[in-house]
Amino acid sequence: MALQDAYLSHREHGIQPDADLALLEILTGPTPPSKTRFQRRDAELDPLILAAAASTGPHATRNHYQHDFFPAISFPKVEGGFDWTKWNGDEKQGRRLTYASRQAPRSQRLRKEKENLAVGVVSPVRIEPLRPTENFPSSPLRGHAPSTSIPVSVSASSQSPAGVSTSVSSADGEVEVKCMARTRIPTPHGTVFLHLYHNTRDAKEHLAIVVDPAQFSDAPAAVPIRSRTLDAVWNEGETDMDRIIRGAYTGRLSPQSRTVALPPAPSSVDVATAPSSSHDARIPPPLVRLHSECFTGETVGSMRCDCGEQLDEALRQMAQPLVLPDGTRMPGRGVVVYLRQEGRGIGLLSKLRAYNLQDLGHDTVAANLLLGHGADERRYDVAVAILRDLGLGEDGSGEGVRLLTNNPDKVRALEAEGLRVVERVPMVPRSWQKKQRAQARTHARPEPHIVDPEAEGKDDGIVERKAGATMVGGEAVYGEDLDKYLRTKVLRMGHMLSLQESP
Ligand SMILES: Nc1nc2c(ncn2[C@@H]2O[C@H](COP(=O)(O)OP(=O)(O)OP(=O)(O)O)[C@@H](O)[C@H]2O)c(=O)[nH]1
Repeated sequence: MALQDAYLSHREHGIQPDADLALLEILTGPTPPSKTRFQRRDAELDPLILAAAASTGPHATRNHYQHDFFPAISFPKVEGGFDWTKWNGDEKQGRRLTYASRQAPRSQRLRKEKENLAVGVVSPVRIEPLRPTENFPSSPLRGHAPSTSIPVSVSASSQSPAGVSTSVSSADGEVEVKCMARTRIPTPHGTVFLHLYHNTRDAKEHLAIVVDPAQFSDAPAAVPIRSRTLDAVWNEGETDMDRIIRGAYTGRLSPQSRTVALPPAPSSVDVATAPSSSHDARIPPPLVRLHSECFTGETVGSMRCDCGEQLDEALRQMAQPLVLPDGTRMPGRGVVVYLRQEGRGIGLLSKLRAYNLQDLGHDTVAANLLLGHGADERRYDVAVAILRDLGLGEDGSGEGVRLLTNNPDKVRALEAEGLRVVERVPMVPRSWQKKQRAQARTHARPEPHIVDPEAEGKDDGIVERKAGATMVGGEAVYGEDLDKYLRTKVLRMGHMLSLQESP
């Protein structure tokens, strides 16, 4: 609506926003139209900036936030801008106006800033989005303390400057990961093992949440999902307590634990290429989710997105017991790789600004573009290295993964890195699942994509779950903002999900 109002108001002043907005749509739409026709436009303008300015006024874009591109009637004479006093009111003349910035030339502004500084006046701070490399110039593995850096028990091909690591090569070079700690976390979905990783790509602490409760029991089990870099011997003098503290033990710790049961050490072999134990073909490959950090959705409980719900739903699905063809039940298993790429990689600061643009009527894709970012700036090479480290690459047990996602980029990214995706499991929003269940009950049709044998026969498999104290363990999320966000993912980002009517 805001955009339409802007159209009308600018058309009144002889400006042609339609052409620019049509171009914006073409530039940001999912697929370019086969026949592109642009309306004639007189002014030389960046359409993204024009669209941003048309709907938001000044301060809309990263690089132009101090400009005002619309000559305002209420300011008849403006320094550096169009001289309205010379306009004779002729519409035609008005139509040919260029969009002048009211910002003074840079040389003048710098001079002014110097003068201000000299008299102690502080200039407004210019805020640029931070890039990870600028934030943390040195990588944690490269500059790591030598206590864990003596390479023992691994071959040269898998050595990193910090000692043991698992590596993945990509277009931007090799990325190496090393699991620094693993610990047991009881959750509303049962016990998980949280793994913290360092890597050579960035200074973020990416995580793996491993669901594999069979590691605690004598139940029939698949190959345990364990980190090779964590389990490797890090240095000759390392003690049992060193291993206990970082989590390189098997079984469960107790106040009496002073020695550890060691995992079968990947000693004297290359940790990056050693096959794990052989895999039982009856057991389905683990469910894997590549989850990107979302402070607003996971911590604040934002209902603009379904990220918190997705994290919870992923853990819930992974924790569901597996039923083998012969009827044997075994504990569920899976891995959530929790990547610290907030806001689809643009960072929290830009995401918060993007939300303001979204409140002005832009969708999640356009808002990113208007801020000078890509629609999605994430990458998954660290995730692949982590999955390999957990033995889920083709060099591990060879079972591959079942990937829980609707995002085709994630499937492509894993496959491009050589990780076998044997199945894509859709991540259906809970409110949509509920609706599908209700429809299925009405039409008595099976729902093949719902991976929840426990829920069968129950009135509703979602709301009956026990609630947790945190966002994990919460119930289905639904709201107007979320509905718009989900639709944009399907319509603009190619997500593989059938659109639903609002519940
Ligand atoms: N820039 C931006 N990022 C958002 C917005 N809403 C959520 N996010 C981020 O999107 C990411 C969540 O996406 P994911 O759940 O990993 O995955 P996806 O690409 O949506 O695909 P699925 O695997 O199908 O869920 C997190 O980093 C969120 O912070 C938004 O409106 N703008």
